[in-house]
Amino acid sequence: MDLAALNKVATAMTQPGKGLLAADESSGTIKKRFDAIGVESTEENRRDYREFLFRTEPAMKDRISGVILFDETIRQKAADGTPLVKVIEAAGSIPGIKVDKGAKPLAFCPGETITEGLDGLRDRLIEYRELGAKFCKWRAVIDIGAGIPSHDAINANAHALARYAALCQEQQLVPIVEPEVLMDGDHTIDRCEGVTMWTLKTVFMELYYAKVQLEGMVLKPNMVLPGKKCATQVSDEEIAETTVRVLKDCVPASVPGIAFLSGGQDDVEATARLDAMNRIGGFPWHLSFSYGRALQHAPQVAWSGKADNVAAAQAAFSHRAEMNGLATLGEWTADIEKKAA
Ligand SMILES: O=P(O)(O)OC[C@H]1O[C@](O)(COP(=O)(O)O)[C@@H](O)[C@@H]1O
Repeated sequence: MDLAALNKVATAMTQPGKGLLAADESSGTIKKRFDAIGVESTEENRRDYREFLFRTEPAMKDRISGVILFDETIRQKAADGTPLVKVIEAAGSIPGIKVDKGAKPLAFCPGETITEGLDGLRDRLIEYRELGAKFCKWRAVIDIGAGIPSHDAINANAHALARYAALCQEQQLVPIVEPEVLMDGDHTIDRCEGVTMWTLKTVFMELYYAKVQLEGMVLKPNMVLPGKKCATQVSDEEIAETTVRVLKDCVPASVPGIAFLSGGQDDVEATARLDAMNRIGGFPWHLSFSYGRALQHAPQVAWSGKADNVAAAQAAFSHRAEMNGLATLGEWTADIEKKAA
């Protein structure tokens, strides 16, 4: 393993001013997104949609450090025959790949899941590296509810994340380690804080046991939020302060960068909260984004499957990428948001 090379990629992925585009929706998830805009989820529609995102200027060049792809997409060619991986590289962005096989029910733990995909992973990583991937992603899902999460769910998922991350580094690929504590439910921000802390502490312990080199990875956590159905919602500043407190307590300084997932937050809220954290500043790691919905919701609605709408959809994507890019610098404001819209 060449740790300096892994560190270079991880640092580039989370460089100030830029962040990751999570375009790795699995077949079921992209169908849900397309259903919402009345578009049939065919291979061609998925290709056309992702191709116009990857060809969006200036967003890709200026604000998107890397793109997480799904297995289908890393093998696809643009309409003119250029591999989509090359389209991403031509924009100066880094291609990566989601390698987990999804969250499946965890035995004897009702309502909880374990992310699968470790069997045969080494061989798949070798193939993805040959297809051009420089980094990988694996998402573990932790739900909060009555009596959950359980010790078993957190431990099993943390262990799987560590085994995945070690295999990635062995194969000279940067692992994005994503333990997502969901924001569904009616729990308070305090409960999310406790569960996120428990999860992150367990994940970093397992990463240590698995000999994962923290300089060569990226963490993709949730922000610490009250559940969507919680009666007590809080300010963006409180979310930022709580999230920063948890990260400082749990994430070693040798991790080069942290790229948040959006998790179902409103687009502008996801930007405002990232900005609020970067305004606090003074961290050992760069705080960036790896958004799926918060970057793609606006372009999906603008596109709605019509070729005539592609320019408007690209403008919507550029806008969100620009706003989130500013948020990584603590330079976003509600005024800029409105003026630039
Ligand atoms: O389709 P899956 O595997 O459930 O993935 C869901 C999505 O969750 C993410 O990890 C985070 O996305 P969001 O920012 O929309 O929460 C994406 O990378 C991924 O596309």
